Amino acid sequence: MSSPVGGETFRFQAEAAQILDLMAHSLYSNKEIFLRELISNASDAIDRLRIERFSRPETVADEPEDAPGIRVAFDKDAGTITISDNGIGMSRQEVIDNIGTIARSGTGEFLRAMSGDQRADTALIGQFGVGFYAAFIVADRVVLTTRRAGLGPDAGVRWSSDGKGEYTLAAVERAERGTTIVLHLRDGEDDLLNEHRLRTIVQRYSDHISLPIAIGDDDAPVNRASALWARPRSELAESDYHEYYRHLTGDYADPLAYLHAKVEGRYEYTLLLFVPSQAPFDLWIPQATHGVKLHVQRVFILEDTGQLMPRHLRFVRGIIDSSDLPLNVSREILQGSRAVEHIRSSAVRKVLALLKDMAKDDPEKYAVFWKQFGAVLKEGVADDPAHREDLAELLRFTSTRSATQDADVSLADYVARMKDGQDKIYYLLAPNPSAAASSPHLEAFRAKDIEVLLLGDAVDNFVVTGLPPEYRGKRLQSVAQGAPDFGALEDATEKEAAEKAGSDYADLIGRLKEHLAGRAWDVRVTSRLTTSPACVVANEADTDFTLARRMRGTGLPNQPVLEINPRHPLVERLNRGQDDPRLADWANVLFDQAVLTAGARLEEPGAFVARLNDLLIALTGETPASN
Ligand SMILES: Nc1ncnc2c1ncn2[C@@H]1O[C@H](COP(=O)(O)OP(=O)(O)OP(=O)(O)O)[C@@H](O)[C@H]1O
Repeated sequence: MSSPVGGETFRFQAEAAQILDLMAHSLYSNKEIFLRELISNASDAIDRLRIERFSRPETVADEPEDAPGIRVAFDKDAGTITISDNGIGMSRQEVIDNIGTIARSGTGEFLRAMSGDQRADTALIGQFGVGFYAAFIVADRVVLTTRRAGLGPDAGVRWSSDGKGEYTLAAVERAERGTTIVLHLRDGEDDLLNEHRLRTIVQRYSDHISLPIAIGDDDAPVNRASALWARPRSELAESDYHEYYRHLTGDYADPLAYLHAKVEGRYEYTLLLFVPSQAPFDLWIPQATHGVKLHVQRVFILEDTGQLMPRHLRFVRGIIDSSDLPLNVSREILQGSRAVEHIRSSAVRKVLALLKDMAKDDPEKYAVFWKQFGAVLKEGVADDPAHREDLAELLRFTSTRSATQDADVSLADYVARMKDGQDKIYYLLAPNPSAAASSPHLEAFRAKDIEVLLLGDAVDNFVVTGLPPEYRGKRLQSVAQGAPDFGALEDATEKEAAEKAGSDYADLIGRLKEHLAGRAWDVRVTSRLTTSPACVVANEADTDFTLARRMRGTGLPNQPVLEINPRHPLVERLNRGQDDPRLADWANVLFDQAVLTAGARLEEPGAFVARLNDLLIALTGETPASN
């Protein structure tokens, strides 16, 4: 088949050597997984060839259109097992990059998980996708021969290694494209050289591979070779779905939930969608592909980049298989396709329904989901107005009633425990959860035992602006914007006191306004505060405080209003001594303090500190140092 034409020796990267060492020792008790890994690579290689035939047909035009397949052969006398595929193969450089290097993201995690106590945990080990290196669990020498589709027969490459730190590469002739891997089994592994044994292993680990896998000289596939999602649900157990999910994603944990639906009617398609239990590392990388693979009549076509699942559901993994699209469908065609539009909206509805059921039936599981993916789902409130009502039901917040920082309050929970006479849903946008919890804006709400939702996530601005203005007939109201309005929750005596304070403080307010001209848009007495002397809020017509900061990058809204607490001793004292020559300093210090307690930034922190120190020195009776 091939003949070596010289060779060159390379050293493995350090991490690769570590992995190899692990393969040979720790993974031994689960040795059968070597075949799963190699078959999975073969299947990926065949998929990639198929994609290339559509996407860059000119490069592979000369390749024969033979039926795709994977073969596992064995030779008792030589003590070898051979796995071959007629997939895309590799060029010399690809062999160096893919087989000689382990730079994949999962490697570090793998090594960490495999150290310490877990070293012996074979169940865990079996769940990792350890890839090509699994060959060294059972082999002490591995020879891989490959030729990239589209390159000539003289572009064959032979890689071989005993897994001890070095590998050699040689150029070889290879007429057919694809990859052949020969495993020279270690002593004592003869039990694997047995058709029945290999068949059992393939059926156990690779039944879901949708390509035929033959063993020995027999061409009949030993696996079912049918796509899992094409089988009836009644035939499938939860464990089948879980196993398939792990195969599909490389995740080592089970999914949180899945849905499998065959839809018939105007359009025919199958959905097999999973919600993972952990966020993938690339969840926040904007250009990362989404986790849904489009198939047409069970043939893998392409990875979704947003046509099938909207961005706010980008955590969903799985398969969409359509019977209506052409096999040579491209991304451009997808964009204008009615079938795709239909499938997308049905998939979105079904995923939201799945989440809704999870929230209802298994709140603990939903809490896990929310922790991992809540921030992503929130993006949908602004991005997908058509589903904002459904999304509103799925949102979770922390509130002034939360015992922990876990977001576990739904809008429905909030409304259900609103106080008699309360007609608004109060929320506070804050730069982060702890700034929210200590915000002076909450004082009166706390005193009156009115719950306030605390929105400390960067994406929360869009939630607030994207939600319908009312939820179940209750308006959403920021507690840091406009004059506080407690509606029926303010009793007559409080109202009277507020009016009296307004007139008692009218003069002081006039003076403060003068001193704060250009800084505060207005100054007024408030019933919002119980312990703080002052706070800043946004004027009713302006944008919310935190929202403004996030949008404009400034510390304050355009129309900041200083509210003062008439019951605070400092404010009372200023009211009594309005002729104090230091009133301007007091006014500015009050304002700056209010800015700080809101978690905002002072434009001139130096001026604040100087004023404060002058006031402190005046209190001690000393004279300020001149500068
Ligand atoms: N049979 C094959 N044909 C073509 N390329 C292959 C084949 N086997 C491996 N490769 C290449 O080598 C790379 C590394 O393979 P390896 O199995 O170590 O990791 P992986 O398949 O990327 O990830 P994992 O198996 O952990 O999910 C593959 O991504 C692929 O590019």
